[in-house]
Amino acid sequence: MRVRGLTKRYGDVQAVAGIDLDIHAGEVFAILGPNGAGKSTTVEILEGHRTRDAGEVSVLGVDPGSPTRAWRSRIGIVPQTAEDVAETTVRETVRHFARYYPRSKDPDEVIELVGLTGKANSRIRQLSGGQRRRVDVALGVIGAPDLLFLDEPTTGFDPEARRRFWELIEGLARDGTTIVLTTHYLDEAEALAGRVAVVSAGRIVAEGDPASLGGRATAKAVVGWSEEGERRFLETDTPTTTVLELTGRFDGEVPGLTVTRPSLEDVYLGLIGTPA
Ligand SMILES: Nc1ncnc2c1ncn2[C@@H]1O[C@H](COP(=O)(O)OP(=O)(O)OP(=O)(O)O)[C@@H](O)[C@H]1O
Repeated sequence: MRVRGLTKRYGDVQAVAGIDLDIHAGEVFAILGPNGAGKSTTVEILEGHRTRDAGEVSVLGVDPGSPTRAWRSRIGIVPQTAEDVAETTVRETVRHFARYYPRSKDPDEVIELVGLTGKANSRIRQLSGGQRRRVDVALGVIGAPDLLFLDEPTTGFDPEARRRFWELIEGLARDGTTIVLTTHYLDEAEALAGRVAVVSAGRIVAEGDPASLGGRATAKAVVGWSEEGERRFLETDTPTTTVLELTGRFDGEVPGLTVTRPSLEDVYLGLIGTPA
């Protein structure tokens, strides 16, 4: 996927102000950013669901401004708000959607993948919010897409469902599906994405792998330990040396030893200009 100089304005609001992106086949790529940053607008343009004002966009070799049926069948979408077919059951709904795709997955396997086997015969109307969201995910993957867009997929999930969802995404990525994810959960981006882009006011303000984004990997470390009944902390460029010194001083295990660097959240809040 290649994007150059993408812009989109709604009246007075410049929602996307010149975005360049390269997302490679088989990669899990996360787009982070505060509310209103332009993430959904960008993703909807890539999905062929929204027109752009300017810029070049190529997704699976096709301009999403002129989508073809064959191209659509290679793309899976989990939108931010999905219209659920409330009166049908989970199994009926997933089976129904499977018919739209030339090489769909087995509906019962997909229901199992999203952890809804026990609810397969329940009407979607009767499901909880998090369970409905899992139906949305099932409908996004039923067509065995080459490229999957997930817009805040785990909103409303309990922690266990999120972990299950992460495993599902990791499995799809292992099978070669390219995944573009927007999320407000930084731990989710860190767990899943090989690369992330931080969008603020319609522009990309940082891009890279989550472990080194914004100089994280080379930032000073904080070594913490317990001594004389209190916590001590030392900020240092050479934490290994500090730990070795402490090991000598304590003659073995250092009580309560911790070594930390800025979290992805610290770096993210710095990038979007919110005081941490
Ligand atoms: N259909 C629309 N008409 C007018 N303005 C819009 C429309 N869609 C989005 N906007 C505006 O464009 C800007 C970017 O919105 P967008 O939905 O792309 O942000 P986002 O990063 O996805 O936010 P969130 O995290 O809240 O989903 C916002 O200021 C929003 O109010």
